[in-house]
Amino acid sequence: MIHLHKVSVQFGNLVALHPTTLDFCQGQFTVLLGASGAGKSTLLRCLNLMHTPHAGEVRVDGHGPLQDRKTLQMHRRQTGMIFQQHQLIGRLPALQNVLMGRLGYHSTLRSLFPLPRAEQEFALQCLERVGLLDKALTRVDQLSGGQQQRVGIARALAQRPRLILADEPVASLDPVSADKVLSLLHRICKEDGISAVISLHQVELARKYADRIVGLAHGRLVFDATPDALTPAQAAALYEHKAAGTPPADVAATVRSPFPIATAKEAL
Ligand SMILES: Nc1ncnc2c1ncn2[C@@H]1O[C@H](COP(=O)(O)OP(=O)(O)OP(=O)(O)O)[C@@H](O)[C@H]1O
Repeated sequence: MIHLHKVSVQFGNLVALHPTTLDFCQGQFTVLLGASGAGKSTLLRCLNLMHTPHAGEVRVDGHGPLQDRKTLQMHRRQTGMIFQQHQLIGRLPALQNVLMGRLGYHSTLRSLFPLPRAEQEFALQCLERVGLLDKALTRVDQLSGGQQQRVGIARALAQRPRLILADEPVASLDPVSADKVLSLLHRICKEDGISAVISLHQVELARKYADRIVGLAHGRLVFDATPDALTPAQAAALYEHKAAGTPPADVAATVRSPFPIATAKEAL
């Protein structure tokens, strides 16, 4: 459903993402793994052009290349974002935060006024799906971290997304809450056929929930396969080489495009 073709990102002289070609298919739950600075957020943000690639093309089925403003707007409207720090408005109730997910469907002028009852009911349904209907009128700064992230998921769902991008969504949660939040996100994506691309640092959670793991090191794709193909040694190697330079050879050797639902190749 979304295709990166030789996409690269540079910040000044730093190449954060070397030319990368990757296809993400509808309904696939993909986890990005890699050490800090490996390029996970950069890759994630290319998928809705929050980072403008230095070179290459991002193409979305049904929209074509993300070139003009209108195409990008339509793609972003159907792309839910979930962030590590939730990015909610703390003084507003959960319901108001979830309604923010609907703003892309209304003109700026219309969104200055309360949204129609049907929109409010849909936002309540989204809260119900994440188990927080009873917290609809509670300020989000009075909710726990896990509950706040569930509001973040409900807000993403309110967009009726085809794609969810989540940047370390459980990094600030304890292990039990992290598992619960990721399990919820995984279940909803599978029920609704939503594609998800999620950056994580927890290899065990990636193994448990991912259909596909994409490993990055030093801005390069170094692993692309199903979780059962990731050996403990490969997983460890992804996190062993943090200093700038060439990617670790033992990990780089594992680049592959093994399964029909996804293709991946590093563009040389
Ligand atoms: N806006 C920016 N300006 C300059 N350099 C940046 C910017 N964003 C990222 N970088 C650099 O690009 C490289 C990749 O960063 P990125 O955030 O994609 O890594 P990451 O794998 O997501 O790391 P983490 O797990 O710590 O979030 C890093 O060296 C980072 O310092």
